[in-house]
Amino acid sequence: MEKNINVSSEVGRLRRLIIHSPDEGIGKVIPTKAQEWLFEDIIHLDTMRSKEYDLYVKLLLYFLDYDKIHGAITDADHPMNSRNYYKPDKEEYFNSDKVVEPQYLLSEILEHRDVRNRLVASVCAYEETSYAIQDQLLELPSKILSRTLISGIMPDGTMIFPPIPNFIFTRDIGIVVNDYLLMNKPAKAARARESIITKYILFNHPAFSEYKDNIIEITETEDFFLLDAEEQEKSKITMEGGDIMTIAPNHLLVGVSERTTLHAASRVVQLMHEKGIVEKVTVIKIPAKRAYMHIDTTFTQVKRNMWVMFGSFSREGIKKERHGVLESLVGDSKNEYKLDIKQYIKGRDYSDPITFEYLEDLLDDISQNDLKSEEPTEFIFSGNNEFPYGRREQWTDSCNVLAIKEGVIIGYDRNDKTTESFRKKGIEPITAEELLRKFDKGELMPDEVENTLILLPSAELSRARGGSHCMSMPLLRDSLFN
Ligand SMILES: NC(=[NH2+])NCCC[C@H](N)C(=O)O
Repeated sequence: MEKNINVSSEVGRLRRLIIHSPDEGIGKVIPTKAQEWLFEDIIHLDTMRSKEYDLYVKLLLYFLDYDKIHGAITDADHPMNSRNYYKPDKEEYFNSDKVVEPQYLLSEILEHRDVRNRLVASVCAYEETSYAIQDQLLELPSKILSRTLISGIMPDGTMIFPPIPNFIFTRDIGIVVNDYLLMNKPAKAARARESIITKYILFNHPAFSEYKDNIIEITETEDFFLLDAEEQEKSKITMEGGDIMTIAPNHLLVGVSERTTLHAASRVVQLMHEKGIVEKVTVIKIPAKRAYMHIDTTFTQVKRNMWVMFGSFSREGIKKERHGVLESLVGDSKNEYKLDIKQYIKGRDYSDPITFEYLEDLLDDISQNDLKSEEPTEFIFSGNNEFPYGRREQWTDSCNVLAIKEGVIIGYDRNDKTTESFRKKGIEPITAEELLRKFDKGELMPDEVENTLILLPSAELSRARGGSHCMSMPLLRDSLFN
């Protein structure tokens, strides 16, 4: 039987994924709420959609669902058609089962009375909505209700609860590990409703029905409830998908970061082993800082033997920090860039994990041993490691790329120094507009694209503090070992 959920690497040919197009809630963010809602700024919604995100959707459709999009663009983008092709509540919506939109899946499950009642009650309880509003919501048509539950905005324009502007970062709501679905437990209140909605979709939509027993929810244990508030703060479990990478069929990476706690990581290690999902789990501790909230903001994979990473976390970067007398007096343990990397193998004593001194050592081991690369491992550094571009470009997601297949990746157009480094390693940049033009004209077929960095316009998108890796939750990738 054909599988519809399976991910066993970061770079195998992408076949299905979940993405969410920026909804009207994003256009309601105001400056005083931006930080709490995890945006660095307010954005211009029309630009973000029609000049940036829609291009991402078109690229994905071309690569994953060619017949849906080929020949459809002129109509889809005609100003008279109000972008309805991209809107899940409209007749003209592209409705692909390869490029999947949670708002659409949600509208489908809301057709069932029982699911509708339970979900509306859960959301209203969480958002402390009045009973009267709850009743009004229950009467809305499913497509409208779905839109409202996500955006927080009623059809008459009233805001009934806050938006969830980060829902575009579908990576964070959960991760597919082989044929299991690991649900997140968000660290930030601003992302809680995303998680409630996702849970209902995964447990109730027929697309996931065969995988119901494979959904893993991580919850607190009973001891936790009796801890005092301070202890609870220290030992709570939060985990977001940007910190989890299914890097090889038998190997999972787990970041410990601003968003994913040590307690969460240790539970993931145990669960993976108990359920026999993967044998190797590597935990990578990065500094708990806003600038690198998840590990996927500091490195992602380009192909079997190629990675893009934040230079400050590299061997060179760390050695540079060590040079002075002051640094030597302070010592490595105080060097915030010195990552702590521990690998746990099923059956091996947990008190004796394998350690890696530098991130490159781990990534090289993955390329050579897990993924059987026949070529040396290569690294591309954010901003070409030039001062101060490494940090500038990491902030605008130079290290956060989505691989369509080995060597073909989508990144942002604004990270010029990183782009230049890609070019030097044989990954040629092309703008999304230009590539789409070639696809539209039939000058190039998506499957013919090799060794390419596709540059997505990003003036607005990058203000939301996430890149294409964050904006994707892969459901199905081809295996790298066929
Ligand atoms: N996987 C990621 N790196 N996601 C980025 C999420 C960005 C989002 N604004 C947040 O702070 O939550």
